[in-house]
Amino acid sequence: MSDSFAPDLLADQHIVVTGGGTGLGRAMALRFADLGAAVTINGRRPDPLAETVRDIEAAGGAAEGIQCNVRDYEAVQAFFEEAEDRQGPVTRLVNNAAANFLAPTEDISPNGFDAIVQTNLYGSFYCTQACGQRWLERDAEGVVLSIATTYAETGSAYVVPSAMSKAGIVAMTRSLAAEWGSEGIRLNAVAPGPFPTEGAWDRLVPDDDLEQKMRERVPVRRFGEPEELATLASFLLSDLSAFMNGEVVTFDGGEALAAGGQFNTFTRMPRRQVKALMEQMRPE
Ligand SMILES: CCCCCCCCCCC/C=C/C(=O)SCCNC(=O)CCNC(=O)[C@H](O)C(C)(C)COP(=O)(O)OP(=O)(O)OC[C@H]1O[C@@H](n2cnc3c(N)ncnc32)[C@H](O)[C@@H]1OP(=O)(O)O
Ligand SMILES: NC(=O)C1=CN([C@@H]2O[C@H](COP(=O)(O)OP(=O)(O)OC[C@H]3O[C@@H](n4cnc5c(N)ncnc54)[C@H](OP(=O)(O)O)[C@@H]3O)[C@@H](O)[C@H]2O)C=CC1
Repeated sequence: MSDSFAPDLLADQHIVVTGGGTGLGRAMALRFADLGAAVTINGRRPDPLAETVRDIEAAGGAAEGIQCNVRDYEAVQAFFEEAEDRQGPVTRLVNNAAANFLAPTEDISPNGFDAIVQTNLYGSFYCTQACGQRWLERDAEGVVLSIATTYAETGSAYVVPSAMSKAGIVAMTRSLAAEWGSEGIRLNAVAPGPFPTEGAWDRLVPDDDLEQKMRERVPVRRFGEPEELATLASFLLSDLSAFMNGEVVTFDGGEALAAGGQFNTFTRMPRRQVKALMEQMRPE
């Protein structure tokens, strides 16, 4: 994708992308490497990591993939040791790894709840703390970007553990923006709307009909493209956004806002029909 960033926008950065082997994490890792960063990605499965590293290297970038389950505190500690041994001090972190499934809340088992909350909330905390400890100790600046979701603000039916944990990530972002800002550490989040990745769609989109209805809910009438998110993330990790701290950037084609306005439903009718309806309501 062409954009107007300087080609060395992220040179001299070592960026960790959790869950960077697939979906949005992969798109971000590819773009960061293209903009000059050394990238380390993690995840539980080796194959997606190897494939993404191979693709980054084939494009001339620098990348390492290290297996890690972010639910496991000790594994996260070992991951950062290994990442820094391989590519030097980590300077940026993207908390992207996540777990989710659709389920009626009354049917979720303790293990199911843990699988989601430990991945999203605990995993993001473990990684953020590991980076913060290093940066504070070294008196180094740093940036954390966390991938939230629009329903972190509103809540959503049938994804309650995900909504709870993403809301916690937003709270962590805002809290640490205040606590660590004076030390040169910035934290922001992105709240994406729907982006058709295999990981999300396999678990969250029951059929084509619901997918089409979901598309119609988005004012711009399309889903996001992973490369668009990667562009925003590149800006947020770079010094171009140096004054931005504690923000949650909604990136959803207007979907969340449109869900809130009572009369937005008219936008799903032909405009001519809407105008006729409104015309007939005008006083004589
Ligand atoms: C209608 C159109 C909608 C359009 C969509 C728009 C998108 C909106 C925005 C969405 C915002 C957020 C999106 C995302 O986060 S997408 C990321 C999705 N990616 C992943 O989830 C990747 C990682 N996921 C996993 O690894 C697995 O899915 C899992 C979370 C299940 C964890 O796997 P693991 O192997 O660690 O664990 P188990 O398989 O052993 O399962 C653990 C317990 O969880 C229970 N479980 C699993 N699946 C379900 C289910 N579908 N319903 C209920 N319970 C489930 C499982 O039974 C285990 O519990 P028990 O041991 O008690 O049986
Ligand atoms: N796609 C969408 O519409 C939206 C996505 N998001 C967010 O975007 C991010 C990326 O999602 P997306 O790319 O769509 O989905 P993916 O399923 O492709 O990405 C999730 C990644 O996280 C990794 N992961 C899961 N559990 C763990 C774990 N315990 N330890 C380490 N890595 C783990 C997975 O790899 P592995 O299984 O190998 O561990 C996978 O690479 C997530 O934070 C998601 O909540 C937010 C809003 C909308």
